[in-house]
Amino acid sequence: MPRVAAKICGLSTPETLDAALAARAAHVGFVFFAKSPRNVTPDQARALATRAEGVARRVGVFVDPDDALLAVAIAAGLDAVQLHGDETPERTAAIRQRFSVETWKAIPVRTAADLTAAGRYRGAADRLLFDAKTPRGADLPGGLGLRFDWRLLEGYRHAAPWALSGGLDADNVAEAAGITGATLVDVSSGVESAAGVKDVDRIAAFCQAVGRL
Ligand SMILES: O=C(O)c1ccccc1NCC(=O)[C@H](O)[C@H](O)COP(=O)(O)O
Repeated sequence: MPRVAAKICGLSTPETLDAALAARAAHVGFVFFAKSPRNVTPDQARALATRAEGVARRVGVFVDPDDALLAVAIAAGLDAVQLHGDETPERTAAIRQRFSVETWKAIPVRTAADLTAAGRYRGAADRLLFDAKTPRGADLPGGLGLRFDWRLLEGYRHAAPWALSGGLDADNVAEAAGITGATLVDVSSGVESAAGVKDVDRIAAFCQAVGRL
């Protein structure tokens, strides 16, 4: 069992999904958000999820989803949902209960004050994902390659299992995991050649770097 596991997020083609699976990514992410260059339809997700079944955990990424979207997406074959919008602890807990699905909540971080929000999700989410807060008015709440000050998580007492995200790549993931103590690291644009275009060599390099930790 590796000490640190990788999640490759925003996969949308069989070739790049296969690269993540071959590189032993523990989690693969599919984005269900129309404005994202990584958006997948439920049909695309079903094909990808089938390919990954039993090999990696399949995580659907959502922004303030309604129940109809969640139902269709989960039926396509997801092991977990990642909520990346303004979902409250109550809404997060309701999704977890209604769909009986492992539920992650993204916590946008810029300053230490942002970490206090994490405690509100104790018991509501199965996992928290600390990600860089995107600028007001940005098109996307994630997947922009932005990082936050990792030292904010140094010695931080976590309310739940968690993962680190935001601006990671093969060159900086060792430093990030070393400072924060993360045992699960999530990447999207750091393994792309252009926005939404995953690169099989960068996926392999990231997973190799994580495997060395
Ligand atoms: O990636 C997207 O397009 C996206 C769209 C809407 C909500 C969340 C999104 N991504 C969430 C992720 O889990 C990303 O992997 C995370 O924000 C890190 O992205 P990056 O800094 O590009 O590695």
